Amino acid sequence: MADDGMLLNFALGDSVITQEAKYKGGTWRDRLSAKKRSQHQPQPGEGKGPHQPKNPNQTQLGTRPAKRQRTTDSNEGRGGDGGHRSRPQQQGPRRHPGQFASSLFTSNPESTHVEEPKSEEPIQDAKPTNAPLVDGLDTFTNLGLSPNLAAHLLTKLELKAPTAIQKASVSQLLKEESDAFIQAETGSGKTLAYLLPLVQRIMALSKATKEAGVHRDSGLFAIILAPTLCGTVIGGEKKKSEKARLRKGLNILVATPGRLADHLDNTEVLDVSNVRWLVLDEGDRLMDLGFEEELQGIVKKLDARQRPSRVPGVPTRRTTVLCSATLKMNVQRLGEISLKDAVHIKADPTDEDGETDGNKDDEDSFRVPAQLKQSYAVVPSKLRLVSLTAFLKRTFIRKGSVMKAIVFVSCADSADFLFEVFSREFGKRKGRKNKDGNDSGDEEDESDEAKVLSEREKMSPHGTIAPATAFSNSLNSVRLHRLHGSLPQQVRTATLKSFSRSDDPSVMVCTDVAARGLDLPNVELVIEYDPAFSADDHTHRIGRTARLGRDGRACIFLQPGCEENYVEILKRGYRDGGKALTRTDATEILKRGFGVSVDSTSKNWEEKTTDWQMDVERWALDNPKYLEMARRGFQSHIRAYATHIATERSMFDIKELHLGHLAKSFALRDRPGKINVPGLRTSKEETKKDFKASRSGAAGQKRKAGAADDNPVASSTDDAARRMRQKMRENMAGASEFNLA
Ligand SMILES: Nc1ncnc2c1ncn2[C@@H]1O[C@H](COP(=O)(O)OP(=O)(O)OP(=O)(O)O)[C@@H](O)[C@H]1O
Repeated sequence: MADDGMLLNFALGDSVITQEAKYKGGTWRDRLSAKKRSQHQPQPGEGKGPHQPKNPNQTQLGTRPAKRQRTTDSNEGRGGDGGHRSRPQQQGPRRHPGQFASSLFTSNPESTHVEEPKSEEPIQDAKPTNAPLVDGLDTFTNLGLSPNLAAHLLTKLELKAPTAIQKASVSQLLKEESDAFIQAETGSGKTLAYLLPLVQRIMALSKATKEAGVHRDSGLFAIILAPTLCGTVIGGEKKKSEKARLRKGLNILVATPGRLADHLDNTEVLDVSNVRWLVLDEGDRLMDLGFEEELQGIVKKLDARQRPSRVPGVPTRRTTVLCSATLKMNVQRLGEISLKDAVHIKADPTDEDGETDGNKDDEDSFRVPAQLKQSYAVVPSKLRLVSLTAFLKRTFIRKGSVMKAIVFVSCADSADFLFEVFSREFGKRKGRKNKDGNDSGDEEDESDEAKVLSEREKMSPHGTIAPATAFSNSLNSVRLHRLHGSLPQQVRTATLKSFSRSDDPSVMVCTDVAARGLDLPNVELVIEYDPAFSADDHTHRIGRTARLGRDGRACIFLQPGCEENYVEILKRGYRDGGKALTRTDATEILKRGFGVSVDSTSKNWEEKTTDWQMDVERWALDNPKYLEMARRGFQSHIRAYATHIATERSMFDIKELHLGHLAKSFALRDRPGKINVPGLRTSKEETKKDFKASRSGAAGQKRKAGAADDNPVASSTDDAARRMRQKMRENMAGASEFNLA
């Protein structure tokens, strides 16, 4: 899905990677004129108008004072200017000629945003906005559900009272037959909001047909279309077995649009003449995944094939229900395609807190459960990896503090890389001296490694679950999971099941494959290590916590500079403009995570952080497999970064990234220019290509201002985003990947 950056194969502009191209070949005149041309090209950050501050996150090597080169032999881990104590010799690094380790704590950009002064008054905890209504007045039977169904909800699912959206939706859909658009925040029970009235209606048909009742072969009455399937219906199986099940007959069908469209065209036994309810679940997602055409076709076919039913009590017209947590343009478009004279069903705010704030028609607001506590961490790119580690160390410092946390990243390669980093053994290296100063020897190390690997294999035959060594301690051992769309479907299902059912504290590092529609118990913390590709995706990601009235926390990592403007988007989700939104920074996180450790207090937080970073860097250098993973993670991260939606790209501007610093957060010491990932053009080749292009441009080719090819990064980005959606669709559409049953 969104992660699968490996598909997004567009070139990164050279301006992003190299500061000064070295021109080789051609005559000296060619070289000189190319150099002059490049000197006259605007530098990143130029031409933005006088009021726009240059992003400090971007450093121009050309203007930076020359640094003394530090080799790993003598000064590894030492800050360039007044940095840190060098490591004791016995833990010293292996020689890697030409490798330089830069300090973590120098040349980091500062935050550009002045923090608003917080009000003196203590901020009250907000009342949950997606909880079941516990006033005793609102029961399922009071809403008109049959005692039978209400008893079933109570005894089988332990559901005592409806949520606000269920109250609004059940009362509306039971009494009227108009189309409806159900809009409610994440974790508010939207599924039952449409399912309960639908089931009750179909059960009522059973009473109407006294002699025989409704059987599976009485007809198909309802179709629920969802982007992914959480139940066992169609879309995840082989088409042949689906056809066999369709032949046996069914009353409610849950399907992905792609597969239903296919069956409507090719499966004769699929009779849709009795369909009287059509539900479009997760409408925004259906449209994001590009199902518009299929949905349009499905609606037309259902209209054309509808016939009067022989079953008494079946309504004459079809009711269509569209469901979404957000109301963005594409949802409105889906409404135009599928709904006629629809009522807009929203939770009544007075149900939750007895108060309205006079702003309830603002469609863009109130998308985040009010009790969800959000924070943002301003972390420069060099400190990202250590800050995430420190954050998780602190989170799991005590048993019972947090049970489950999800870490979202932008691409599968980053998820794989972090999984390996967090499950590795700290301080263990091939052929290195151990902590007592004795030579551990290669053989011993290898047998240790084999033991660890076999333990991991026992824990997870698929290699997606491992002990989280980086943030476990003697009092609290944490399990680590990884999940992304490049894993086979059965591996995803098994991993998710393990995370969902684990009684141990657990962390899942994943891509947006887990951002929507998943109802995972006890997720108390969501970390957006890489911000989501769109604000809507962000809403869904953080919606994995604070569900059904429960507490939850979410923290997003933002880099100093333009990314800090994202805070405005975070604020927009709240009724009160985000008064409770809190800010933290890398120093605070590192102090808390590395400074106060249950294991040792002998080193200060900067030294401990540096030790940890150096250890990861050496581990990557010592192991070609992990080095390759780090490089791939780095490359895919950059590609993914370029695919933020167009309206938010000014906050996630690839040209503002400092790639050298970013490399550090992937444990890489190489300059990005040296990173060669198979299948990608090297920067040298790119330089040549760009040089040729600029020569031919100089030879008279004129480009129109504003034409798409004037901005190769932008046009390739759109292309990449399109391909990414296509990949997501391939991954999601035909898969019952989250079938936890
Ligand atoms: N009235 C209720 N009382 C208690 N639990 C409920 C109630 N209604 C639904 N649930 C449970 O809440 C969980 C979340 O429901 P659901 O997945 O429908 O939420 P949602 O609004 O669709 O969330 P999202 O938008 O994130 O997909 C489910 O486990 C469901 O069983």
